[in-house]
Amino acid sequence: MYDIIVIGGGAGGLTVAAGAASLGAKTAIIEKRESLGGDCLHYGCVPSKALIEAANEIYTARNVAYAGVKAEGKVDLGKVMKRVQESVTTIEEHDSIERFESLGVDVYLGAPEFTENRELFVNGEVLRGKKIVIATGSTVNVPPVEGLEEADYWTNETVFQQTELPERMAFIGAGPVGLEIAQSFARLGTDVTVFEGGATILKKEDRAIQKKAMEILEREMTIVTDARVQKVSSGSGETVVHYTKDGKEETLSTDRIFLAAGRKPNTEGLNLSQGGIVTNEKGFIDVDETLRTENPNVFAIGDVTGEMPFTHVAGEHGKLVVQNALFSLKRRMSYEAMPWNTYITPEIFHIGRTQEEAAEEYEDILVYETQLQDVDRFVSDHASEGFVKIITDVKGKILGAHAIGKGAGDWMQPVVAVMTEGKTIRDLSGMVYPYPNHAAALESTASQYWRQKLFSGVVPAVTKKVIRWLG
Ligand SMILES: Cc1cc2nc3c(=O)[nH]c(=O)nc-3n(C[C@H](O)[C@H](O)[C@H](O)COP(=O)(O)OP(=O)(O)OC[C@H]3O[C@@H](n4cnc5c(N)ncnc54)[C@H](O)[C@@H]3O)c2cc1C
Ligand SMILES: NC(=O)c1ccc[n+]([C@@H]2O[C@H](COP(=O)([O-])OP(=O)(O)OC[C@H]3O[C@@H](n4cnc5c(N)ncnc54)[C@H](O)[C@@H]3O)[C@@H](O)[C@H]2O)c1
Repeated sequence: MYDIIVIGGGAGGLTVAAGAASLGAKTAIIEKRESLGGDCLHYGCVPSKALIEAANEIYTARNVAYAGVKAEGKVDLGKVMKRVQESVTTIEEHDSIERFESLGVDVYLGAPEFTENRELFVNGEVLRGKKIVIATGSTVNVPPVEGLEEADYWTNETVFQQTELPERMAFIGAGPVGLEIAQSFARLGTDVTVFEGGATILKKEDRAIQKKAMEILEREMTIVTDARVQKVSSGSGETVVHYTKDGKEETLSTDRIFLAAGRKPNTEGLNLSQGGIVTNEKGFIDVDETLRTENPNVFAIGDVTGEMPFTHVAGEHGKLVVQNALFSLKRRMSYEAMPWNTYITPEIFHIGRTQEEAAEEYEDILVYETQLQDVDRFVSDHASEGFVKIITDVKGKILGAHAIGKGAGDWMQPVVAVMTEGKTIRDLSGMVYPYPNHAAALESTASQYWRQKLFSGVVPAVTKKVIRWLG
């Protein structure tokens, strides 16, 4: 009998396995692929960020003509993807089967099914666990679009092995997956069109961020919103996308479709009902705040729960579940200070509520903003497009913070620290920012709170009197 069995060796599952084994628990992990690491390592975060960096290098090289330097030529996609795979291979060592076995974890390669509450059947063997954790992640959602199956489309699972750069590409979906990869291909030299069924791109972002991102991205590609792709027809070497826009049917010819229409949970074959586990209407596993499923001995973490599908969230889920599962605790997951970044160029940072969500939830909110064109370092970089927005309640508690700008995913990190510590916007302005760093955009935004307090109301009236009296 294992103390804990983990199903799925990705970001969440590996956190649980490593944590449990290091605490001395008898631990097993079951992974259906031939290697550990999950989607983030093999088909998600790592290769996509490597592709973005390569595409940005090429784009930058092509845009330095002002200095008399010219870069020309057609991109060799095979060589770009080789570089992408090098990043994966280097990071993969950290997630190797050997490393996990050396930590004391029993690794099984196979796809298990529940046979009872705390019992799994895998590769002809029965495994029993006092606690079981489902961390099987998610996969690309294939929407019911006529003709899609025959269209030989690419997804995040196939794109990083490609060698031929398409002249034209059509992306279905303008979420983070679609836009990060679409911009990369646009920067490699492909003529890109993105179709989004909803009214805006990046549906979870603050409205002003969506608007700015749209304005920037449209310079490099065509984005058609309110455009639901209904049908795809293939033949004579090209693919035709049929979509509806303003009630009218339109078509676009392309060389390759990239599908980024959301995610669906990996639950197939697990026989969840046999384990007493319940899913919601979209098929994601229902969990309570302690990440327990309907069966209190079975936990679910990461993408398979449908809660904020990010690697760091799966990791935080994993850390919580090690405690709750091994020590029968009831610690709750909090998403209050959970950030995420979208790695388009320039990057987007998001934490907490959007302005629209804050306004709905609170009677009075305060909004502080800085345009990057007012921050010296962005001006000297010639990268001054973007802004920072911090939303607080009347006492300065940060309800949400958002930024779009060069490197925003890194220099906005102090906001995460402040929110995690339960501090306020005052604490953001109370630290020293070495001149001229990019984070000065935050200092400038946070200091508006003080300026508002100091230069309006009773404070200036009192200080005026004190200065006169002293003088
Ligand atoms: C293109 C792309 C880019 C992304 N970029 C980012 C990013 O920059 N930052 C970020 O935070 N997030 C990013 N994400 C999201 C991130 O990849 C996921 O949130 C993260 O991988 C979820 O971790 P997980 O452990 O839940 O699932 P996974 O990491 O996918 O792991 C699940 C594992 O379970 C295995 N499995 C599935 N079914 C079974 C079964 N029946 N039996 C046994 N094993 C099974 C799978 O093979 C896999 O190894 C990106 C996603 C995509 C698609
Ligand atoms: N930087 C990051 O952290 C990062 C990067 C990539 C992905 N991710 C994670 O992966 C998750 C999934 O991202 P995603 O982009 O696949 O999903 P998403 O749900 O964010 O976006 C999919 C989009 O496809 C559109 N769509 C669906 N069917 C359509 C159709 N027939 N025609 C036109 N549009 C259609 C939807 O309206 C939606 O806006 C994200 O929520 C994010 O958590 C994170």
